[in-house]
Amino acid sequence: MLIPIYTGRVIDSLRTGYQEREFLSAIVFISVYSLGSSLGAGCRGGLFMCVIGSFTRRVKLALFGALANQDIGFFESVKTGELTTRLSEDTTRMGRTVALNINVLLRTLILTLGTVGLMVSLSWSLTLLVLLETPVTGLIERLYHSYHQRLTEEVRDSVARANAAANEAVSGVWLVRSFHAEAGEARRYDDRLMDTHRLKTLRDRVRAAYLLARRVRGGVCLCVCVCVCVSSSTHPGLRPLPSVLQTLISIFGDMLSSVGASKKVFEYLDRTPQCTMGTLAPEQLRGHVTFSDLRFAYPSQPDSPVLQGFNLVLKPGTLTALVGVSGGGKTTCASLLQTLYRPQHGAILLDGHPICSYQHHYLHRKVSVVTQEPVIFSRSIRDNIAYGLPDCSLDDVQQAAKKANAHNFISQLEKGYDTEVGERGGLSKSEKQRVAIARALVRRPQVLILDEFTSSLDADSEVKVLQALSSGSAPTRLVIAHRLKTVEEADHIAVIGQGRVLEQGSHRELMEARGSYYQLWEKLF
Ligand SMILES: Nc1ncnc2c1ncn2[C@@H]1O[C@H](COP(=O)(O)OP(=O)(O)OP(=O)(O)O)[C@@H](O)[C@H]1O
Repeated sequence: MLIPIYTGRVIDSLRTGYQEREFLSAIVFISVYSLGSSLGAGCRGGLFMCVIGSFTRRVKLALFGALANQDIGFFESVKTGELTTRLSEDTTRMGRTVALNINVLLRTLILTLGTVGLMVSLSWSLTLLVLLETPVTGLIERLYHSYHQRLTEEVRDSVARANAAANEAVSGVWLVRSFHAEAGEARRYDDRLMDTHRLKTLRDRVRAAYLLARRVRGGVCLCVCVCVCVSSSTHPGLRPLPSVLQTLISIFGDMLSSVGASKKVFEYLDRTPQCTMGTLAPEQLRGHVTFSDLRFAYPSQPDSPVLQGFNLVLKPGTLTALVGVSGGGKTTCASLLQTLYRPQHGAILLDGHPICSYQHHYLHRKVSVVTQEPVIFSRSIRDNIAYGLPDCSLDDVQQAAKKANAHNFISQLEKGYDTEVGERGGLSKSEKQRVAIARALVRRPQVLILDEFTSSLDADSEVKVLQALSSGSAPTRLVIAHRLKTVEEADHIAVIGQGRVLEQGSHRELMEARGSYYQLWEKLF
C-alpha cells in the first residue's frame, strides 16, 4: 500500500532537484516495507498451503463417508467413474480454489481499503475518476464468470464420462479381450476424450477473449488516468487502486465459480440416504424372519414391481430354499433382507421388529450374506474373512474357514492366511466363494443368506459346507439354489413366481402336489 507513495516521493525528489535526505529516507522505507511485505506474503502463502492440504483431506473423507452411506439405488443411478472423479478431482480443485482465493481475497481486501483511504487523503477527485473503472470491470467479470462456470461444469461432467468409459473397460478387460473389442473400447474412450477436448478448447477461447478485454480496459483506463495526472500534476501513487479492485472483483467472481463447481460435491455431502436404521440391538436374537405383504419395485423401474403381495416366514434354525424361474425375484428378496433397498409396501420383520429398526452394525453382524459373485478385496485372506470385524482373532477366522471348507487350500499357500489376494487375481472362483462363505460365517450370524453359493463349488465342497452349516446351533438359512442336493435337503421350500410365493412345503409335499414346483423340477433339475 505504502510502497507506491514512497516511489512517488523518489520521483518527486528527482524531478524537483535531488535532495539526498529525502531520497535516501524514501529508499529506506521502500526497502523496509518491501521486506515486511515479502515476509508477510511468504508466511501467508505457506500457511494457506498447509490449510489447503488438510482441508482437501477432510473434504475427501467427508465425501467418502457420505457416499459409503448411500443406498444401493443411488449407486445404480450414478456411474462409478463420476463418483471417483468427484472424489479425486473435484474435491482437490475445490480445496485449492477456495483456500487460495480466500488467501488472495483477504490480502486484496485489506490492500483495497488501505489504498482507497490513502488515495482519498491525496485527491478525492482523482480517486473518483479511478473508481469509475470499477463498473466496467464488474460487468466484464460477471459476463465471463457466468459463461465460464457453465463451461467448467460441462468439462467436469465430460471428464467424468471419459473416466467412466475407461473404468468400465478396465474392470471388464477379460470380456473386452475375449470378444476382441479393444479397438471398439478405445474408440468409445476417444469419443469421450474428444468431447472433453472440444469443451476445453471452447473454454480456453472464452478465457482468451476475457483476458484481451481485461487488457484493453486496463490500457484505456491507464491512458485516461495518466492524462488527468499530467494535466493536474497529481501524484502518480494513485495507480495501484484499479489493479487491486480488479483483483478483488476477479477473485469474487472466481470464488463464486469455484463454489458453483463444488455444487456436486456438496450435493453428495448433503444427500440423506433413503434407508436410515434404528437403535435396536437385543442381546438374544432368535432369527425369526417374516416377509409380510411386500411390494417392491427397483428405483430405476418404479412402475414394474418385482414383488407384489409377497409373504414368507423363515423359522429359526431352519433351512428354507427359494426356487423359481430366472428373474423371478429371488435375489431381490435377499437384497431386501439385507436392507439394501426398502419395500414400497409391507415389512420385513426380524423377531417381530421391522429390520430397519435394528442398529445398522448389529443387523449386519446378525444377518450375513454370501452373494452370487463373491467380492474379494485387495488385502490378506485373513483380512478378507475378518472384513469389518477389527477385533476378530485368527482362531475365529480359522474356525470359519474350516466350516467353509477353505482351511485346507489356505494352509497350503506359502503365507497361509496372510497371503495377499487381489480384487481379481490370486484365487480361483471356487476358492473365492469359500473365502466369502467363511466371511459370512465368522460373524456367527443368526440369519444366513446364501445366494447361489454352490454355483462354483464342487460336489464335495457343497456337501461339506452344507453339513457344517446344519451342525450345532445352526442359524436361520435362506438358500437360493438351483442344485438338486441343496433344495432337496431344505426343511422348507418356497416357489416364487409373478412376484409372490406360488407354493410352499417340503420337497415330498410339493412333488406330490404336482404344481409349479413339480413343473420347475422337471424343467430345471
Ligand atoms: N438393480 C436392478 N434394477 C432394476 N431391475 C432389477 C435390478 N436387479 C434385478 N432387477 C430385475 O428384477 C427382476 C428380478 O431379479 P432377481 O435378480 O431378483 O431375480 P432372480 O430370481 O434372483 O434371478 P436369477 O435366478 O437369474 O438370479 C428381474 O426382472 C431383473 O431384471
